[in-house]
Amino acid sequence: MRQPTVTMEVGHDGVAIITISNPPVNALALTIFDGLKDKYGEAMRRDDVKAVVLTGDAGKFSGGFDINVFERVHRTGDISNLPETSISVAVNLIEDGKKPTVAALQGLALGGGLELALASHARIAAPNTLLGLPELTLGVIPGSGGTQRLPRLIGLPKALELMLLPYSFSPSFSKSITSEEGKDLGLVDAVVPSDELLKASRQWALDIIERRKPWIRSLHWIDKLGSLPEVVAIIKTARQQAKQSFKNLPQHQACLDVIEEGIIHGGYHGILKESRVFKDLISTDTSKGLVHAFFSQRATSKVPNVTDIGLKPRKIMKVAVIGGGLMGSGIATSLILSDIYVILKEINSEYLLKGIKAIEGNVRGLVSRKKLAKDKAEKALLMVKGTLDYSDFKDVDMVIEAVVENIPLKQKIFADIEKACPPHCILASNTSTIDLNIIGEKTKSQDRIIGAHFFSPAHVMPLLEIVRTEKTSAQVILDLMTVGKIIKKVPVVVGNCTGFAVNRAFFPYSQSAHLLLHLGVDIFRIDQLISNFGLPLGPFQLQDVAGYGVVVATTEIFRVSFPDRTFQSPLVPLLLKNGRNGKNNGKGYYIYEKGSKPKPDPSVLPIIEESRRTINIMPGGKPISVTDDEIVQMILFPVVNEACRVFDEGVVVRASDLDTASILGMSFPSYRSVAYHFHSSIQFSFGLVGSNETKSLVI
Ligand SMILES: C[C@H](O)CC(=O)SCCNC(=O)CCNC(=O)[C@H](O)C(C)(C)COP(=O)(O)OP(=O)(O)OC[C@H]1O[C@@H](n2cnc3c(N)ncnc32)[C@H](O)[C@@H]1OP(=O)(O)O
Repeated sequence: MRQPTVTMEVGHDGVAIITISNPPVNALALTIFDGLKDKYGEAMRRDDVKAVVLTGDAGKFSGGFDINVFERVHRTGDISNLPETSISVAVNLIEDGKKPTVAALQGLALGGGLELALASHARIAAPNTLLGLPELTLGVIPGSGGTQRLPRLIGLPKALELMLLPYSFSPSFSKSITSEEGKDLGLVDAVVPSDELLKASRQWALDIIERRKPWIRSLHWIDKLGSLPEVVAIIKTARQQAKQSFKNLPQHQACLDVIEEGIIHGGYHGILKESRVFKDLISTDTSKGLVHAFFSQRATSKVPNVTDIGLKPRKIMKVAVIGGGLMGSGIATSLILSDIYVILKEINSEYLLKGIKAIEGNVRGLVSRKKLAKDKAEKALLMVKGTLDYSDFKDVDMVIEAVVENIPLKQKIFADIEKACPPHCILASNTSTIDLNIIGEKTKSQDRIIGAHFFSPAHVMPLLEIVRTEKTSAQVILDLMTVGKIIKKVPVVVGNCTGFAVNRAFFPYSQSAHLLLHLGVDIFRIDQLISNFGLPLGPFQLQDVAGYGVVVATTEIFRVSFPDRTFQSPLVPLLLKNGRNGKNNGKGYYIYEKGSKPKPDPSVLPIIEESRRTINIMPGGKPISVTDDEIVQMILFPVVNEACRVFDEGVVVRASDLDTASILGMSFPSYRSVAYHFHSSIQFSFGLVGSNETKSLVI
């Protein structure tokens, strides 16, 4: 592995090109800061150097501060692992340096990388360079002056948007901006073709020396900040919004405090406060959880005996999707949005039309929510073709079956597609519970059979659970992982068992909720507490959304597989008997009205009472008394226990894969992923984070 280096090359024009090199994203490792100090020292001393151009190697400026250092701080608890660089590098070396620096940006300039550029006296960028300050997604705030310089360069409202709004660790979902947008905002001084980047940057640096261009120290700039009353009002509104949107997270309010400090007392004061707050935040459980989530997600792309044996992914150009229902149409939408040609198969023209309309609805919905350009939407819709038979399957590279969870039906489909498709074709099922060996039982193609388990809505949810059997070939797994990445999902490879990883681990989620309910705990209290904890839907609202028919069917599947730990709640069958089917038919635990939050439906309470009477498990016929914390623990610890079993049985390659799958598939709050402790003596993270602990504990 190449060591992080900083090099310097001085041209005849007197411009020193200082280059950061630390593949793959030029992260700012500690030695990079040492290298910068060294090279800047030399550049400032040398008489033949008039100005500096700061850039990154191999087409990237920098992905920011080295997050491995955060991880080290979390592991050791030793905050001295964090160097002070905000004053010593960004202010002293660059901004207050006696020779001007121009940042030459390309590829990406994120976090601490962008902050070095903000401290420079001008920024020249190649087209489509990704710019952003994603530190809050790691539980901290920008720590090298970003909270102070960004508002001064682009104004407070846009700076707040860039710093505070969610950023997912995929460039396609990020709240980052491109260099072109940066130019419009005043963050970037010029966008030039990549092959002219260094030339244009050197010229800009010389122009600063010759006073043809301004020598701007952005920390001292106030033109774009607005008046104090305006600033105070903007920050007040941002505080309220952040309180609602990020209720359990400390870093958003902290970031606003730091920005406010700098605007009221001056940028340098702001920087000093920024440094202190950054160090406080890094020690929080929130930061530990978010950093863990970052590395966990990246680890999923390394699957032993699949990604490390020299295989190359095959090209998947055309995919057949069988079933145009909710899942099938969502899957087809994901594929066509990434330029993969789709054949959608249904059993009659009415269903087919419905499926195609659902795809159109998905795509147009993205346009109206401004997530997709109109021309791209129209282009995508040309990529799907409907069919009622298998004649179009002769040249498909993959089939994804997405029909109802019915074993004989799936077996028949797999026997049919084995005949209709070419021999290289991957045969995938979107089943969420059924054993893939059973699905493929009637074929001779077990090596090509694989689970492609999407989460609903499939064109939105980021997780793709890839289920392999003992017979699935490594090539087929690799191909599906690659397709997953192409369609902007995070593929997590798991083993074959009832419910696979996510549904299996979360099957106790509703079980324990029903148990508590029958012990006399109020259902809306349970949902509210779980929502306060950070999951978007409490166990009962989740059942409303899934529909009670699905709940009954899946509970039965789990009962058969895990009879020793299934609670037979009579409630859902009773609700169905009363003509209720959740959100679907407008008769759930909640009342759903357009434009307002779901409201508890009092008409469900008599049915709950009847269910309680049926099984009569309240001790002494009286509701149990439990605290809020106990309720949260009694819902989630059984999930942790099941996650332990999943890990024990080798369903996941590593414990952290379960964390990623739960965060992306169930929207488990990532900031809790190392903060959820079990019992004072046994420290549990949600999916055994960072430990080899494999005990299963049953409450
Ligand atoms: C003081 C400062 O204010 C504090 C900071 O700067 S905190 C850091 C802020 N920066 C970030 O949050 C950026 C985090 N990185 C990313 O979002 C994405 O990795 C990226 C957009 C840079 C690249 O994405 P992509 O091309 O999909 O590659 P991706 O697989 O994510 O990353 C490639 C490798 O670089 C590593 N990496 C990326 N950014 C890193 C960083 N800042 N530090 C250390 N490693 C990093 C990843 O862990 C991965 O390593 P692996 O190959 O061993 O798994």
